[in-house]
Amino acid sequence: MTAIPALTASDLKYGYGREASIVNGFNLEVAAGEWLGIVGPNGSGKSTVLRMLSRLAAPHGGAVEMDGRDMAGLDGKAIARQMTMLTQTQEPVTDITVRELVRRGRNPHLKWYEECRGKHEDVVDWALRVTSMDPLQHRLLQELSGGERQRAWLAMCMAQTPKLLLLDEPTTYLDIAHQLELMELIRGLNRDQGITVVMVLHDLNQAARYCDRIVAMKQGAIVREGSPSELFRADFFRDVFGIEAKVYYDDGVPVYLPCGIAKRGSAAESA
Ligand SMILES: Nc1ncnc2c1ncn2[C@@H]1O[C@H](COP(=O)(O)OP(=O)(O)OP(=O)(O)O)[C@@H](O)[C@H]1O
Repeated sequence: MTAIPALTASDLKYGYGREASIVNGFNLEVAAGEWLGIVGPNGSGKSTVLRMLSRLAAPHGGAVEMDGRDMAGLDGKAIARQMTMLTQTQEPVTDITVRELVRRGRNPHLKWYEECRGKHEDVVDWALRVTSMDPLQHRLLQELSGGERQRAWLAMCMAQTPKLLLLDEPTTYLDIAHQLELMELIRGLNRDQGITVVMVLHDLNQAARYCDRIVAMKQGAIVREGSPSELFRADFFRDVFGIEAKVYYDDGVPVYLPCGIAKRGSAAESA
């Protein structure tokens, strides 16, 4: 029997205002336990797709299934018990403490009359600890740096104890040590707890190091797909990103070095 994918997107379509066709015919299957990276140039539709996968945006066409069930028919709390998404920019909540924010992650697991206590507080402690936010837990969000605030939101996502974690460029505001810490944390969750990860990333070397599979988007559709070593070839960088690049291997992991903008008339413009 074939395993049911954790997430399936079938023929997704989306547009904004007069731009009616930002995403047109997007298809994707994410296996349970997989770490999938979505890459692509600015404006290629990565965030729009991620918003549809998490039901933050309703597709204008097509469907998203979670564990084989159409997400359009599921209530928000049921989805939030299974899936969480860390977006690029968060809602402007500032006048609560980090701990209070992280407690919100338990809401999908609480009955309407229940308070966040006992085992739920244990999960809050765990989420603060694994994101290194415990020393800052009593600080107000407005007193944090951009990177610390990002980690506070990640701690809230962790407190949801999701099976599926969607992240939109989660390392953008983080210094390099915290970037690696976050990627290692997610690797631990992915490997030890089998959490499925879908992550939009601009850092292609990080994508190669951590993702099992990468899909590359251009103009609202997937144009390349494969393991990092299958994808990392000169023509991939030329066609998708319009750059010339050299690829090296470090411990079996491909690493690219950008060498310049691809010449006009090269494959970049025909892809
Ligand atoms: N709220 C909006 N209103 C109008 N157009 C939008 C809106 N949000 C995104 N777009 C447009 O939709 C297209 C896809 O945007 P999206 O944010 O999904 O791309 P992206 O691949 O995530 O980009 P980036 O790498 O820059 O974050 C872009 O052309 C963008 O200008």
